[in-house]
Amino acid sequence: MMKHRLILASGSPRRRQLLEMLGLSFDIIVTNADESFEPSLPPANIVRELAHRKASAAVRSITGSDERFVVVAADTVVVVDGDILGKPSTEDEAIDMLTRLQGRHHDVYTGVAVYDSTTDKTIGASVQTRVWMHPRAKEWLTWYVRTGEPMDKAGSYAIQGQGSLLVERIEGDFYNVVGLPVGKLDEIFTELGLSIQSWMEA
Ligand SMILES: Cc1cn([C@H]2C[C@H](O)[C@@H](COP(=O)(O)OP(=O)(O)OP(=O)(O)O)O2)c(=O)[nH]c1=O
Repeated sequence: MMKHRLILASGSPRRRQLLEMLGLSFDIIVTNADESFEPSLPPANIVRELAHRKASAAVRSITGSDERFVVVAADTVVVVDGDILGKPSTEDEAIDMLTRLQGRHHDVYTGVAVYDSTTDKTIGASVQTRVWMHPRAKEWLTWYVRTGEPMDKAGSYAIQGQGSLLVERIEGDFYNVVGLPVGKLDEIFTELGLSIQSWMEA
């Protein structure tokens, strides 16, 4: 199977770390895709569309080179009572989000898009994981927000960090909550006729 360049279209250190965890060799392109969306659409469609936009923006920035490449992009949101929570803009907003999320369950949706320049084809998917959180007092949430960890995370927590202290249980893919459902990614590669193993370092 022909090996081409693998590109992660993401500025998220978590997504980079997940591809590193798999032992893949890849490059990073950080794009400036429009991340606005129509909040009345189903969240699964929103994250798929945003992942698609990030992948397309990366593809546009590479086009012109005659080298073959594959682009991976993703987008993560938290959904509670039908409201979509992205990354908080301020510490107060982070505290408000966590106040809503504590003591109950919510859903995390990650959309992923994979583009292959050989076929000029993109396949997208979205994955949902349900997360149940312990109840926590305002003081605890304020402490957590002050750690700084929530500020660049959808829903204002990191399941893979000190935010793990909030988590009672999950149903679904843990890696989807961190920002990239790697099992689904492997399936998409297969659907595109690609083998993810071909990017694994020997
Ligand atoms: C819920 C949750 C989200 N997150 C992160 C994953 C994503 O990086 C971020 C959601 O923001 P995104 O807009 O999906 O991604 P990003 O802006 O960080 O990076 P890029 O668009 O360049 O790919 O929240 C965690 O790290 N842990 C968690 O538990």
